Amino acid sequence: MRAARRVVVKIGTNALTHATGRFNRAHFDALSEDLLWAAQGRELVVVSSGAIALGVERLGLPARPKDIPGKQACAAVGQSRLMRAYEEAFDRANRRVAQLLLTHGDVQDRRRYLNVKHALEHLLEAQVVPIINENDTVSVDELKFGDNDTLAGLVAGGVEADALIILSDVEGLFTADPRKNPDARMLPQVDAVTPELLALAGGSGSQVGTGGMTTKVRAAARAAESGVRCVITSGAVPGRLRSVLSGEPVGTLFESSGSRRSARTAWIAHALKPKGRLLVDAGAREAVTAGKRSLLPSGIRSVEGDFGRGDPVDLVDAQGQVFARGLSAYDDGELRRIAGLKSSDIESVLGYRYLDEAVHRDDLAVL
Ligand SMILES: Nc1ncnc2c1ncn2[C@@H]1O[C@H](COP(=O)(O)OP(=O)(O)O)[C@@H](O)[C@H]1O
Ligand SMILES: N[C@@H](CCC(=O)OP(=O)(O)O)C(=O)O
Repeated sequence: MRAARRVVVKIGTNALTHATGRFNRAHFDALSEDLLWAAQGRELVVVSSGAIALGVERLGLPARPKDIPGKQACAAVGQSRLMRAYEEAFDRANRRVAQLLLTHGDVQDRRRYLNVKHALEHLLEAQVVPIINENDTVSVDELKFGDNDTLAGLVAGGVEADALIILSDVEGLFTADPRKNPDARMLPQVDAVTPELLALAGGSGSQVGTGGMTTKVRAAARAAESGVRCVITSGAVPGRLRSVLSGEPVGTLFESSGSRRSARTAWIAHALKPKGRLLVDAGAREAVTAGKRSLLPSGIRSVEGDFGRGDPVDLVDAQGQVFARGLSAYDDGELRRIAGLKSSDIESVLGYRYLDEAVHRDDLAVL
């Protein structure tokens, strides 16, 4: 961690607010000091939550609204307050910040994804600290990341960061939710994210948080898979960020799992929401995973969903496990007609043939 030069820090609502949801100015000031320290000699990207909570407070509402327009309105009010706080804190140290508000649609489309990535690269080169949040005011269900842990994981993979640090109100990942179980122990390191580990991570125990530990562990796993080391620690305790970046053993560390995925493969694996599922036989699974080959129509048993050419689809094995994601070379109707057939039969069945493969190797990410 001491060697990390490009760092993404995700700040959860809980790290910015009192338990009541009110903005915690003292926490924020301490946290901004840590961020400014981290930004010296490093490229820093901040993914910050807090817009809805700050909007709730500014509008004098008794609680966080449950309905979407209510949340959208709070986010619109709170986001400018949030940015003002960052702007003022960084200004004092003569550092510049920039606001980026993203929706899932911005990363689902490869061209827009690259646009975002290029803008981020440019800002970092100009030594500006990008402060990113989901554009809650215009995001509705299918365009939503849903939580900033997921967004931060995608950003970290996208900018090929060295480290992702997730700051919450707990010291790390515990064996159970420490709010509910006083005997829970913190895990200092996670080498593999197994279903058992995911089962330890519960939802948000607070009134203001969104994803809880589940989304943090998933984001950490994705980041680790993309070659980014990740630490989950507390943003409520001053100095934790400095400790992590000084190489001290605080929080829960998720080791990166070896090689960095290519940027395109990481995008296919993590940035895309699948529009359909291809159920494949054991031979096809073997060819795609161990054989590192394309998926041919002959290995497809059935097709689910409504998707077009080039849309993301999940590859599912006979046990129902999703083991890969890729871009389909055919739409769902075409694939239904050629499923189980040899590639040499595609043309006689469809009357044309784009590719021999249903999902080409270059468009595949094994999960
Ligand atoms: N196994 C666990 N270890 C640690 N925290 C957990 C665990 N399971 C659930 N949690 C809850 O997750 C919360 C942090 O997530 P969340 O409320 O979404 O915060 P943030 O605003 O930082 O994203 C903790 O306050 C805790 O109550
Ligand atoms: N985008 C929302 C926060 C969403 C979110 O993931 O919140 P949190 O779990 O507190 O990180 C906001 O700014 O209020």
